[in-house]
Amino acid sequence: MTRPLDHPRVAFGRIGVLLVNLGTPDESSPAAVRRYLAEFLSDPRVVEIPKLVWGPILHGVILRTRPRKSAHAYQQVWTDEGSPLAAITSRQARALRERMGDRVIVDWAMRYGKPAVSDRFAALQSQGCDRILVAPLYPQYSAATNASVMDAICKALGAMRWQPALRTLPPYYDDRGYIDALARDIGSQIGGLSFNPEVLLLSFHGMPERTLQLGDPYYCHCRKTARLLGEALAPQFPKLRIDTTFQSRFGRAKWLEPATDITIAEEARNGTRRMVLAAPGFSADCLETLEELAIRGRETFMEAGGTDFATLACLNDREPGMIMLENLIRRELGGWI
Ligand SMILES: C=CC1=C(C)c2cc3[nH]c(cc4nc(cc5[nH]c(cc1n2)c(C)c5CCC(=O)O)C(CCC(=O)O)=C4C)c(C)c3C=C
Ligand SMILES: [Fe+2]
Ligand SMILES: [Fe+2]
Repeated sequence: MTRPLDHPRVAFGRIGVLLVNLGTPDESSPAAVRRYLAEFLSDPRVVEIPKLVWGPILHGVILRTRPRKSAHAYQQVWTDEGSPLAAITSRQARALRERMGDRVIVDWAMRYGKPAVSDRFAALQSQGCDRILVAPLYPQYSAATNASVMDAICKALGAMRWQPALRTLPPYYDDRGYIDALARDIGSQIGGLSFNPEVLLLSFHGMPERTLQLGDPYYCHCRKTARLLGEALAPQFPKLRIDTTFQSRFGRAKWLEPATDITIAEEARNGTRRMVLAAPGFSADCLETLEELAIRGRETFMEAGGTDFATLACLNDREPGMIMLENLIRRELGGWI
């Protein structure tokens, strides 16, 4: 009788969920910010300029000047747990783990910096996950964010013999659970303010306008989120004016408009005195919400004549956001659990 061949122990039969967000530096020093920016801005999904043209600009200009400026911004929002984006994403993963129980292994990763997508994806596989749901935490799809995450996953798959079955969380910009979570959370935060805002700006991260002509659905996703959210908030705040803007312009190309910073100044100059900002496209507070909106946005508004200003927190790991995330994840795991 021939004995079957043996092989090393291989774990299998588990289900994994990998939450992924953009990425952030390890430290707020100019050197660490430079490492992060070099990785981020070398991604052809993020800067769609031919490498021969972009390479000299990135290394000759951007990486010589921007790290110091950005490090200064990071230093203003840095916490005892490190970068807010990483700390909050880690807490979201922990909260989701508690909600999902033992049937799934929940982990988190950053597309740029650490923990790296390739490392955490491989770690799930080596713990026996032969079915993995990758969940980029971007409600609105863009090639710069969602497609870039999948590029990194595909690269990791390339190094695997026994590849796991793969699912990805679709963009959820118009999902009822997402809109309801935002409406409830924004509504209760506005209710807790010490002033009555005249206008609510919904600020989304910007993108080069050209990406819209190239077929990126990002702009339309943002507009639809804003419309649905406006409709959901209207019964509670019938007099509140709601406007949509795009922030964080980078480089010389034309970006999506209207720009958040310009709109903030114009509103104040045109007589608006009380303004509130929310950033529904960000799953977690980060440099873009805590520094660009909450600090610089306030300065812009006050200098232009405003009197009351607040930037609302993102959904982060609080109850409305976690209920939404658990429901999205459970739905996408249908048939697996
Ligand atoms: C070409 C430049 C950029 C594109 C395109 C872009 C798209 C994009 N970004 C986010 C989300 C985040 N971006 C964040 C920081 C950040 N973004 C850019 C540039 C582009 N983003 C830079 C250079 C930086 C770093 C900071 C700086 O130097 O200004 C962050 C915050 C990261 C953190 O550490 O807190 C997020 C989140 C989305 C959703 C998006 C496209 C839709
Ligand atoms: Fe960005
Ligand atoms: Fe459209």
